[in-house]
Amino acid sequence: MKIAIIGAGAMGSIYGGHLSLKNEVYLIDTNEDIISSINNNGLIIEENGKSNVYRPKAVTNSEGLPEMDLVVLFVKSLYSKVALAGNKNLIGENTYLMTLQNGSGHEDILGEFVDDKHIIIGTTEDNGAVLGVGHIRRGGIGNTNIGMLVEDNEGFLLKVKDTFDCCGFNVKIHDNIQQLIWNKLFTNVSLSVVTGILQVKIGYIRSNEYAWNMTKALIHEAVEVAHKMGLEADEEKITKDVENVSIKSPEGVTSICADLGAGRKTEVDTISGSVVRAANKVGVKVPTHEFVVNMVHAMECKEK
Ligand SMILES: NC(=O)C1=CN([C@@H]2O[C@H](COP(=O)(O)OP(=O)(O)OC[C@H]3O[C@@H](n4cnc5c(N)ncnc54)[C@H](OP(=O)(O)O)[C@@H]3O)[C@@H](O)[C@H]2O)C=CC1
Ligand SMILES: CC(C)(CO)C(=O)C(=O)O
Repeated sequence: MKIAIIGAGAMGSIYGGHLSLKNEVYLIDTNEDIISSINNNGLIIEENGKSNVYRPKAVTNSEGLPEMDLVVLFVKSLYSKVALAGNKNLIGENTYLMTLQNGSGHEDILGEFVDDKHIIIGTTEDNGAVLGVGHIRRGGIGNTNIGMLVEDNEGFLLKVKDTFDCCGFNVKIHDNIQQLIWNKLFTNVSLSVVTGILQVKIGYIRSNEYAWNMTKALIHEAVEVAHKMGLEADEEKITKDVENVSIKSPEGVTSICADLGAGRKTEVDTISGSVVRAANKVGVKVPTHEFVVNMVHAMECKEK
């Protein structure tokens, strides 16, 4: 398959590196240092206690590249639109666009570039981190959950599954992919965003009664929205799951916490902001989520 991955950070490199074993893969990133390092030294991924080197083609822009079968978006979501607009020439009539970015509602931006029949949305349970330029750690490995907004008449999801599974992924195809997306969203819109605002590690959430109260209030509002959207959401179970994340990974740092700590912009608009937009559509009040969106943006703008 001819695949372009936009964003050669932690996740783009993990998917791009592995997929390059059996596919024609182009890794696209605006960071010239990353691209020249991958082209000169290969893409180095620490995984399973080993250091493996992959050799995808790496470019700073898509000029001169052919139309792709699949374009996977792995930039932080605040750059999605600009990244797709800058690489429009990769997208032809038959090109599918896929996002596994955290948060929800990404289909709105993908829909500006292809029709609903060519949009694949989902989540990944894999995770990773950038260790250096062109040097990535593949952390936990889990399922890659994918689905479409409409019937998959062309059977493309099965092709994606075959292509990805033989390169070291574990793809699951879902009829109700929004359910999977919201299952993951509950943690990010509660625990993750509170760790960001407080600038604390994941363990603090359960060990501090006030942080835990805020987290539960955010879960409660998000569950009300999910119910109105017709999704399943068992508040007690979700609260227990989030509690377990805090207890089992006390030293973990969420990406929203890391972004704010490093003075970077965050993905809050497609995380908490997506709950606010969904709430407005279904007529539920979510004042706590509105508050945290403003709080995170206010923190992004603080002078360093
Ligand atoms: N990391 C993880 O464990 C997980 C992340 N995700 C999701 O995956 C997505 C990517 O995350 P992650 O890999 O951590 O992010 P990274 O910041 O590591 O990687 C993103 C890369 O995209 C580059 N980039 C920014 N703008 C453009 C552009 N216009 N064109 C091309 N490249 C661009 C960035 O360059 P620069 O740094 O110079 O801006 C960076 O190299 C996010 O939506 C995240 O929520 C999902 C599950 C787990
Ligand atoms: C909660 C966590 C750490 C789970 O991987 C996450 O997705 C994040 O906020 O970065």
